[in-house]
Amino acid sequence: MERKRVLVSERIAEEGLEMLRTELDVDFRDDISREELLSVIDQYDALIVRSVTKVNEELIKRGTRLKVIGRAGNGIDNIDVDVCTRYGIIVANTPDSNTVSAAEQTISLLLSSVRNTAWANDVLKGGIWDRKPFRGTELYGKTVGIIGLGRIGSMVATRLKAFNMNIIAYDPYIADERFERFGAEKKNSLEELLAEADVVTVHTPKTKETIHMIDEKAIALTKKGVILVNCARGGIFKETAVIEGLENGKIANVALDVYEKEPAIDNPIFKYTNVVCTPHLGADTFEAQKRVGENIAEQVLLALKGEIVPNVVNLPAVLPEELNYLRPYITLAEKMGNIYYQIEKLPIKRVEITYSGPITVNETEMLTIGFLKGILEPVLWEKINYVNARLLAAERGIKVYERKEKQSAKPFKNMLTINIFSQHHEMEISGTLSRARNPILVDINGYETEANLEGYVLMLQNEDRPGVIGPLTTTLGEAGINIASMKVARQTKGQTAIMILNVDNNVEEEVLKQLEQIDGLIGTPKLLKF
Ligand SMILES: NC(=O)c1ccc[n+]([C@@H]2O[C@H](COP(=O)([O-])OP(=O)(O)OC[C@H]3O[C@@H](n4cnc5c(N)ncnc54)[C@H](O)[C@@H]3O)[C@@H](O)[C@H]2O)c1
Ligand SMILES: O=C(O)[C@H](O)COP(=O)(O)O
Repeated sequence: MERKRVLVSERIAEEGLEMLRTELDVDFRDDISREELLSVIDQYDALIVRSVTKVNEELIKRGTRLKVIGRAGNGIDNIDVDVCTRYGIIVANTPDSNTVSAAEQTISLLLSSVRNTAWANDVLKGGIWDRKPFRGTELYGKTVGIIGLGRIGSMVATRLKAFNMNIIAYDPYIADERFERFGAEKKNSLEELLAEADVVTVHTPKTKETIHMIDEKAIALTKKGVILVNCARGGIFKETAVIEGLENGKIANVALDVYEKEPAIDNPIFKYTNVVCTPHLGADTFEAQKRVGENIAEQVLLALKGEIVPNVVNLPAVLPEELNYLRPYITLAEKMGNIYYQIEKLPIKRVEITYSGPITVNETEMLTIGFLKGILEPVLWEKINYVNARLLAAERGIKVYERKEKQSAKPFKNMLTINIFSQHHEMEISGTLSRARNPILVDINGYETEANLEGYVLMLQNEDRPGVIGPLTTTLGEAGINIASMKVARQTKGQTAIMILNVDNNVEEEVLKQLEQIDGLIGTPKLLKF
């Protein structure tokens, strides 16, 4: 089979490239121009970027083969995630891989800033021994205002606590418990934080709300001699306002890793000796880049195999431990979805999914998405994935309803019961996990059964009387088909029963026709493949 192709348009660690090369054709092109990128993107199944490559609609439209965009890093403001979702393209990033490095860079910039380290270094190396201009400020006992107490903001908080700083934070989107956990005093407004902080450091994403969050108005509210740090995203600080604050003496020091325009070359802020600057190096440590490279390679490989990818940005957020627990249930939901169009050819109007048992305390949205992916797979094949499953189901007029019941009614701890409605017909299937955590079907249209949802599954209806099963097993045996397991189920003695068999081999059309001829079998046998 032809190997899939990935284009890596920015530098990632060699370890990551090596992992990709084990399964894919890899083009590492960190010198690629925008023009060339646009003209070759249709040859690739995956694209790996960092913060420079703009993944916008123009690029996505041309990337007709693209299945996944891997962001080797954290921030995704260079990627139009909504457009990717519309085109069914997975966007995955590595949010936890470089947070320590970014937090340490924040501390490094802050210390360098309050002690004039970078400026003193330049002067000394320029041949001048002078100590007077560089008298600094201690962090001890000062107040730091952290805006955004997420992954990096909270790491900055715990590290600055060790400097005996008083920590205050503003983040309207997190629970009070998080402020307590990181020893930060909660501020209910940005204004309050700005009025009290000696140091202001931002750790939010770049959003409509945070662009130019630190502007003239915000700076006017700060203490005279405030120190400002931005190791998050360019644009959160309005640079013209910061320059004004430097000029009029309101701001004592500024530390920047990120800029409104990157690469930043002739930025007017560079001329100030009390501004310390690095060229977006927050994530640039050997450790972080190794983690980022390996992590993104792993996710891109999973995405190209149609498997569950841990850090998909355009899917519900699930913690890694929770995802590990849910993964076999997502597979179960997906395989249950696979059943319908292998049996029926009637368009679906509505599905009702009931989750029962302790699983209901979890984020079940991923299971619903898995089910929809499974149901549409026989129809849409490679076009469907976890990202676009809900969208494509909605486009096909399938309405989805979900319900949670804390207690499972059946003798299974956790169970999924799914009712699928077409115009005049309903199918009900229930599934759970076996002791080995493999997906099993336990009920179909009210018949209690037990079938492993893997390999080949043969489904038949029969009259509940002697002399039917024998010819069936003989026919299969004569065709060289081994029966791995078999369950016969009935609702009323002597009426219609069903048989579900796990078989080790494919059952050819010819054999299915022979089975159809057996006296006592009803209708056409169905062979399901998982
Ligand atoms: N300099 C670098 O190289 C580098 C490296 C890694 C990450 N980053 C950037 O650092 C920033 C933080 O990353 P993270 O992993 O901690 O993100 P995160 O999502 O874990 O945390 C962000 C926090 O900001 C809060 N927030 C959002 N909008 C806010 C607002 N208007 N006001 C106050 N708080 C708000 C959120 O509630 C969240 O708690 C991002 O911008 C990321 O891109 C930069
Ligand atoms: O968001 C991030 O991960 C950092 O800003 C690092 O970006 P980079 O991968 O371009 O260094």
